[in-house]
Amino acid sequence: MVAAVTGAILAVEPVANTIQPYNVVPLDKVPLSQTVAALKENFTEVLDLEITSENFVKVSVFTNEGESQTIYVNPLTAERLGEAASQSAFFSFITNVHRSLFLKSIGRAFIGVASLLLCFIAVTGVFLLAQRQGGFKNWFVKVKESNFGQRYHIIFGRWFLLPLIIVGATGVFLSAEKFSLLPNTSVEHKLASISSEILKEEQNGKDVLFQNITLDQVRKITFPFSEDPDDFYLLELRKNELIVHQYTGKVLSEVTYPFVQLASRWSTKWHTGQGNVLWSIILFLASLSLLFFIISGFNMSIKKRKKASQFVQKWTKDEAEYIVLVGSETGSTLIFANAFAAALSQRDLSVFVCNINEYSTFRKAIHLIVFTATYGDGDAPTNARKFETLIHAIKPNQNLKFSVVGFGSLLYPNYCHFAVKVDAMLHTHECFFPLLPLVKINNQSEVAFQDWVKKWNEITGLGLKVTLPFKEKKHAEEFNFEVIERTFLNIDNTFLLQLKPEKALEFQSGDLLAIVPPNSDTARHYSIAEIKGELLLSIRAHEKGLCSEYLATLKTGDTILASIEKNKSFHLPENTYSVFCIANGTGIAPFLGMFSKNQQQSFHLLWGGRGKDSFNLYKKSLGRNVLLINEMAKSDSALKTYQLAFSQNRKKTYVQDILLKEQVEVAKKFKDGCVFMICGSMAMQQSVLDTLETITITQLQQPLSDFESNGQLLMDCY
Ligand SMILES: Cc1cc2nc3c(=O)[nH]c(=O)nc-3n(C[C@H](O)[C@H](O)[C@H](O)COP(=O)(O)O)c2cc1C
Repeated sequence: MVAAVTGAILAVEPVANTIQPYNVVPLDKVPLSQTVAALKENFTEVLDLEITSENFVKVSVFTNEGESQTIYVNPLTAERLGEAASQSAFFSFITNVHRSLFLKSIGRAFIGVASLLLCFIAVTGVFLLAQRQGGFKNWFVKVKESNFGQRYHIIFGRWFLLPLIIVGATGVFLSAEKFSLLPNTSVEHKLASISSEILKEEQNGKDVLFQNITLDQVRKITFPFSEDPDDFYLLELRKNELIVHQYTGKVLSEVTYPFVQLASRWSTKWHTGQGNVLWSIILFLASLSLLFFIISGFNMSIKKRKKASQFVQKWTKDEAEYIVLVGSETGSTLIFANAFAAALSQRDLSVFVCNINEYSTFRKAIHLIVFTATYGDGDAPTNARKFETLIHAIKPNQNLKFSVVGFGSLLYPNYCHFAVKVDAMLHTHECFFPLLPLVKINNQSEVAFQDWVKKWNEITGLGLKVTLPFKEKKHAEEFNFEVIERTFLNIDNTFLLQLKPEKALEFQSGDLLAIVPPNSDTARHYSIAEIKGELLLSIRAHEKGLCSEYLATLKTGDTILASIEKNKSFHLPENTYSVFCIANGTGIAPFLGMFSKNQQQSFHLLWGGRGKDSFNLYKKSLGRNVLLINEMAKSDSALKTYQLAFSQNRKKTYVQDILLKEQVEVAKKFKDGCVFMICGSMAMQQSVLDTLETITITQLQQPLSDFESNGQLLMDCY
């Protein structure tokens, strides 16, 4: 971190230097002879001339007044441009910290090792990133991760990993050089004997040579110490070094720089950005990104460790009857697996949790439960890659019942693909018998997971209570809400509850109201319709529903205590002109609020319920200028329309049937950028998603995930 911060500061120095006004002529246009002649004319004595990395001409001279000066000059006229100051105290301090942390050799060694590790992490990072993105060809495709740390690890990584590899490698080189770990690179000249006799025709030899060297080839020139022919010019050029007779221009010795010295010069340039503003800016950004990588990487790795360390194994693999196999890359699937195992363990049922790659024989096992995520492009997570080989190689001691739960994300075209593969392999295996069909869980949905637990409980009769640790959210502040109206139960045991907050609160349709009923410590969540600053909830009274029963007894004027939870991912998108709402049952609630707004957006609602009477409850709240329409095509001409699907009519119809029937229109809406919002039961969501996927693939030859990652598919199901 210290090196990253100081590196970012030091990257500013070359920029500050380069913008000084000393670069007055292109150096490749200036012959050395001209500069040397001009210098000799303007100054009593010239000691040396140096071309800085910013292409400034810096000279050490004695002026006619006998004053010693180090200054920048115009190479054509030797006119003084400014004084050459040495590095500022501030940058010199920062450089020191950057190089050695003020710890001299120990610090230097430490920084050298850190550079080596940086190189290693950055190179492996390139491959990991390519793997995550589904190959190098997808290096720049849209990033789907929503977790902040992971998302920006990828976004910054694809821009800055390469510069960081260069920074790391050059840093290692420079450290190795300081510790003399590289071959000796000092240049040794073997001087031919210098004749003090100068022939007439040789008088101007030096000028001829200097005319052929332009300043861009020069790094440094040391002038002869005196007029004695024994003293010579030392020319340090880009690739070689010359010793030149000061009168005849004869090259008395020439040495080509060894590769290591050239490499060292390049390393300094690439590492510091000297003389190159663009590269300095890249180095600056790369240093800042490194800081981000360190902090977010550290944070993620701590989180992963925390996730991993929640379940303490009490039984060995050969003692346990329940085997939980986990395929997880970033650890969230492990949370579900551990919580499930903890619930079994609490009931004193012997359970063993392990990575899928640790699959083996399990002597007493009866149940195999596989929880697995999917990675890359529908591939196995790292700790599950060996499954295919193992399942064929290891024969179980006895028959086992199995259930597979796939964790994935609908943002990816191959949704839960690896879980599907595992499920298929177990199905075809002679020793495994399915207990439950495969269940896919989108975006680590707790609701979908608990739904699976319920099914698992029904079939095993175990009645497990699985508590997920990470869902213990901080309780939001509670406020009083006054009951304005409660409707009677309709034919579906459903009612509307209109509430008014006692003080002005900020919320909108799609947010959730969390209510903790009396005699309970768990909050229930209801989707809110916001209508003129008030809340409208649609509630189904369940027979043993503690909260819904409590709410069903409320009277006008009563107050309840509840808190509002923001649900940003289900807010009405502002930048779209057309919204298609799909709901069943009480899932209509947020849409009632959205329809009541006076926007210029076009709305179409497709609602599924038991029958016409079920819908009457909502009709009034939907608003007056909302038209019932039977074909989606017509919905384009009116701003607010709705369409109904009844499951208890003679001809049973579900929302997905209507979608399929009108698939051409639905596809057109997707293509035109319409946003689809789904609210209601998980079962409805699953069927609707399957149908929409079929439609986008057949009509538009695009997976649904393309539209989800575009923000055209929003869901809030329970
Ligand atoms: C790089 C990457 C690739 C993914 N690829 C897929 C995929 O192809 N299919 C899918 O359903 N989910 C995919 N996912 C989503 C994960 O499977 C999902 O977020 C899962 O809950 C992560 O579980 P874990 O934390 O246990 O690894 C991918 C996630 C990432 C980060």
